[in-house]
Amino acid sequence: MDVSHLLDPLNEAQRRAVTAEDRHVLVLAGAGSGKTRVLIHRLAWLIQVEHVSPLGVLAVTFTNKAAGEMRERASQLLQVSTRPLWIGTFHGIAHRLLRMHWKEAGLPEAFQILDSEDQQRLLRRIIREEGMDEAHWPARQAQWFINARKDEGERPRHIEHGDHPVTATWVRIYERYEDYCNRGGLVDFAELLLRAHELWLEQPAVLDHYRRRLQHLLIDEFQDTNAIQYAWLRMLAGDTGRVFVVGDDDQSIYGWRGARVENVQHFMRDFPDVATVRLEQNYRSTGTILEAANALISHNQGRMGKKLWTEGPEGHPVQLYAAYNEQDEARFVVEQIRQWIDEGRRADEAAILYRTTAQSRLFEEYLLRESIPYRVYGGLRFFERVEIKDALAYLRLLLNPDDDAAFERVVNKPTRAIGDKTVSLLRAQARESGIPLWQAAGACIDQKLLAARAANAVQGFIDLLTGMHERMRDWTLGNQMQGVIDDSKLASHYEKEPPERMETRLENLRELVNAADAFVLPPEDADAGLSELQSFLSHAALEAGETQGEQWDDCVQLMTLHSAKGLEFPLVFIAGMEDGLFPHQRSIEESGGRLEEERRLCYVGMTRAREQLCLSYAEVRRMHGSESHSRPSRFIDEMPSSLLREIRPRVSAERPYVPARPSAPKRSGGGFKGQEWPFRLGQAVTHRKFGEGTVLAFEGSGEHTRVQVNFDAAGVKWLVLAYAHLEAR
Ligand SMILES: Nc1ncnc2c1ncn2[C@@H]1O[C@H](COP(=O)(O)OP(=O)(O)OP(=O)(O)O)[C@@H](O)[C@H]1O
Ligand SMILES: [Mg+2]
Repeated sequence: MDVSHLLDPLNEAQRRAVTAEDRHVLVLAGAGSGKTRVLIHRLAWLIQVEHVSPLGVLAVTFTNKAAGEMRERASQLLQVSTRPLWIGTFHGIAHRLLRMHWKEAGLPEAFQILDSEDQQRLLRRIIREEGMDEAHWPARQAQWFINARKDEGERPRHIEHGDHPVTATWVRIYERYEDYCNRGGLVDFAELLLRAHELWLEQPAVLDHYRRRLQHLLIDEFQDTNAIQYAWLRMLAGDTGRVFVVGDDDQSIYGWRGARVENVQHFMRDFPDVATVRLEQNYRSTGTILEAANALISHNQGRMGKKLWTEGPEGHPVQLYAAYNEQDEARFVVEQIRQWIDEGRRADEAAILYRTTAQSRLFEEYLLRESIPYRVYGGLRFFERVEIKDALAYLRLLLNPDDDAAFERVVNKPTRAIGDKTVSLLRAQARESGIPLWQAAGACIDQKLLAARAANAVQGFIDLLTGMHERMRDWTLGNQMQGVIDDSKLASHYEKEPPERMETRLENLRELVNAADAFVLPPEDADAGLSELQSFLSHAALEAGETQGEQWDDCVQLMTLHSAKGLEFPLVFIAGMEDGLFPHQRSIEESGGRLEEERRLCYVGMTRAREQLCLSYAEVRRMHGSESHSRPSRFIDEMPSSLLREIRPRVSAERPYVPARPSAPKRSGGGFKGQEWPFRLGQAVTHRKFGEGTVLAFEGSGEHTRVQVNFDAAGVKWLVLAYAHLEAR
């Protein structure tokens, strides 16, 4: 049999990993050394050479996107259908298991996934019902507490609080929260994993079935598994399964979410006969980028120690841009991308990475202005938008009226005279009788607990949903979606909003109907016995569209550093390299290795770059409404300066003076509104003669202030501000 296509594209060490006969294999290697490639080739090797049935392999990736790519690569290598292969994220796989074994897992068949926002909402309600002060007991903290406990595999009864009043209180909230979820058939993200683990613990027959079937377990990004995932994996492997994991301790960036890099060491301890393979050749980045990244990460203590080298070219120095402010930074980055494209390169070869999602907005603005297509990963994702969640809540209620989170969301949306007071009454009833809100609503009406008007309104809501349910039962998913939007009058509800917002909301709702129309029940969901509607709702919650917006082919990629894991791009920008932003303020203040985790995050970001890496920071940044001065990130100092090339702002060598409130003459129209100085760097302006342009720099002060503007048609010009008669656009 010719296996050259499986082995030729690999180096010696990689081949050893792919063909290993040892029972378990750990590939511990740095960024860009081919771990993911090795994992995919191993998968193909097992099927083609060792004749393992595709049904017998489970591959775990970190994102749904990576899962899709892995499936595609595997089918290219294998030339056979990869449909029977289980490839997915831990959450995706747990979800699938629970759908197939809902009964054994103690769930109702129509259980729903509760996303993070709904979870918080539900917790807020519980905290209020307990009569606790939300200022002292924030729902976010409860959420954090509960999820962290679940990630450790702990139910309320497992938590020893030793009469510690704070912990005892959170445990009580956790208990109440569990009651609600159980009553309504709601499962949050952490619960998916915990239940899947409990399925193994409590249902030996089920476990046995999967142990026999899934003989080969392959896990990418192993350094970011948490305790419950590790325990789940260990049980599934049992005494006969074979486990192949790849990871890099230097890229462990989810410690804040419970990931445990120690799992790498535990793996060697807990699994017998582990062959460890180290890969040291990097195939991704230029010598310079690699050296800078290696230098940075060497500042961390207690690493497992790896050296990475490359045969590739040395490449360009790492660029470092000191921007005046965040506008200037965005302008610079987008300008560089413009140049890249003008040189004949593709837009999708460029990625802008940042620490916090809020940073994406400005880049989007400048990219829009330059008409460069882009795509944002993460951020406020399509399925997380208000209007989308509202419409989906109606669908969820059609599937399962006991879904309290959905009920709360839309019981008075659009407004139908069901006020807070009425809802409180329903809640009290629900709580007293231990029933979901939907049933409590019926009970309150029957027992005449509501005033006549309120009773009518609630009855109206019940009738609305019952009517929808009866009419739409056999409709296609697309029609159901449209029907729900029409019957609920959600669209007309949003029409009352300001025109701009209204347009986007209505467009999103149309997009949702399109998405429902185009939805095809994935074979694995069909196998698991899911209806189209169930499957659609689960996808909406689980994938929460890792991408946002249109599926453009060729567009600049915007994402947080966290979501860049595993990816690579020829041109990478890391923006906001400022102390306080990156490393994040919290990590500077807190102990416990948080700073090291930030450093690893920086290492992950840098090692995404293949040809060119560009770091930038702003001397002044406006965040959350106030301006702050910050010093460049300490991480920059940790890279050898010989590898960096500092780029000073192109337009003026000296530090520009930005007048806070100049004494320029008042002008009519546009002008200075109130006390606010309207012209900021990057500000779009119009000039009577030169037309439209963008402010690049200021110089001087008071009436001598000069401003540099890049006019679309007339090019770059210096103007005396007082006489320029610029209008803000
Ligand atoms: N033996 C090889 N020959 C040529 N190219 C290779 C080889 N091995 C890996 N590559 C290429 O190097 C790049 C990095 O590989 P891969 O993404 O598998 O690395 P990784 O170790 O998974 O990185 P990360 O730690 O960032 O996830 C990819 O473009 C891959 O195709
Ligand atoms: Mg990888």
